[in-house]
Amino acid sequence: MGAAATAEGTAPGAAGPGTVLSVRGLSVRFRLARGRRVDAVTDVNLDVAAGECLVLVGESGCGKSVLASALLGLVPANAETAGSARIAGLDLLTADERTLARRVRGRLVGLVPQSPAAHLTPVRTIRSQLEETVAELAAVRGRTALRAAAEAAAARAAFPADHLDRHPHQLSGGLAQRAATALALVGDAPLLLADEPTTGLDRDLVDRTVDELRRHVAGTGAAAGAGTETGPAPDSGGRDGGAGRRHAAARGGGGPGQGGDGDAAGRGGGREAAAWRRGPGGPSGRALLMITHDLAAAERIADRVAVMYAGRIVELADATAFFGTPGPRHPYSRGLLRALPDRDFVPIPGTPPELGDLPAGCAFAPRCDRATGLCATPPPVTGGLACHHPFPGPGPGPGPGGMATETVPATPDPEDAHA
Ligand SMILES: Nc1ncnc2c1ncn2[C@@H]1O[C@H](COP(=O)(O)OP(=O)(O)OP(=O)(O)O)[C@@H](O)[C@H]1O
Repeated sequence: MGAAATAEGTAPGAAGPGTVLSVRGLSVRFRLARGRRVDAVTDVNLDVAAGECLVLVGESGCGKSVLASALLGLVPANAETAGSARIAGLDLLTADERTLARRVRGRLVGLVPQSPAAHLTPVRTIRSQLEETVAELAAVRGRTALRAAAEAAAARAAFPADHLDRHPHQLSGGLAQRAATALALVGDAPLLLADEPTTGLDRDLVDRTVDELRRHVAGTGAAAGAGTETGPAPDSGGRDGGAGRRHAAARGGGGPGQGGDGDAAGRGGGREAAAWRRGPGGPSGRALLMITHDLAAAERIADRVAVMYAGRIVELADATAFFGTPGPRHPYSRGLLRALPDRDFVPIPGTPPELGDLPAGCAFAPRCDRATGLCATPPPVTGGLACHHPFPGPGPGPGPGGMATETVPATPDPEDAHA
């Protein structure tokens, strides 16, 4: 990773310079009737740096959305949280509702929602929703100024001005997504939190959506010509087999005069992050945490990948190493990639465990062909990897993805974290 990526293991500690979001020991547990509990998120540690896209992947029900809700202070009443999630000196987990409403949502964290059509108010035009948000978050006043600011906000997300007076139901899925992205960008929040932003979109639209998110983090702005829905985004490049498509858009290849170099950077594109982050628009200072179960979308956009299983981050790796060579190191991560249609198309055997009834040791062990008796004990976390029997790494060096190799013991029992 480039310098912007924050090396981190799982131990509590100070976040590095440039860190936008720093999560330490985050756990979320739901209390249910008759003393039952669901450990939805357990001991999550991650940092996201300015200019970085961290993608959180994992099967349905592993805790991804609960993690996102915790970062927005939107966990249900029966949830207990532990740990910290700091942004701009504020702990999102302990902030009161007034602070969350006034300082966090929209201003420090811009949410790109899972279902844009549902997120938008159905009975109001996109223009009126943008004007309201601009008035609220950017303190713009006056009819003419509001109109201009709303149009500028739409343009940032490549939402076409001639569709501003439409209602959400009159928009295609792609334009609804851009409208939602425009709203998320209004407050200039340092963190964009995208929770399954590509659910229900066809492949081409998935590619275009993640490319646009990438541009907003890279500071290269909206794609030129992306306001039309008539064809692929200028540099979406189609399906090129994977090796070069990640970061192609991020390097700013689509914008006028941006000198797009197609796939020249190839699989190593992530390591040239600093270059493409400094697009014509300059570094945005913004970070993206994207949650998805779509590994193809993750490959396209991620600088780093965090893999979640049964509420825990089991692997946190540089995306280039993860999707290329040497590949994922955790057997679960490897299984996720092998299950892709354009890879081996072999599903992981078995099903994930109930989060209300987790085993004492490695939660993946019952599905893992590398498991031994040792796996009945919780794996320690080393260099972002929680496994007793990981696949080999890139060889001598600082560990997977150049991350810190500090070893910390696994949390013995999440109960302790909630004391
Ligand atoms: N209010 C709640 N009470 C009890 N359990 C809950 C509550 N909300 C979520 N859960 C449980 O938390 C776990 C994690 O759910 P979450 O929605 O975060 O998964 P996910 O990884 O986002 O899945 P998906 O990709 O399907 O959205 C699930 O077992 C879910 O049933």
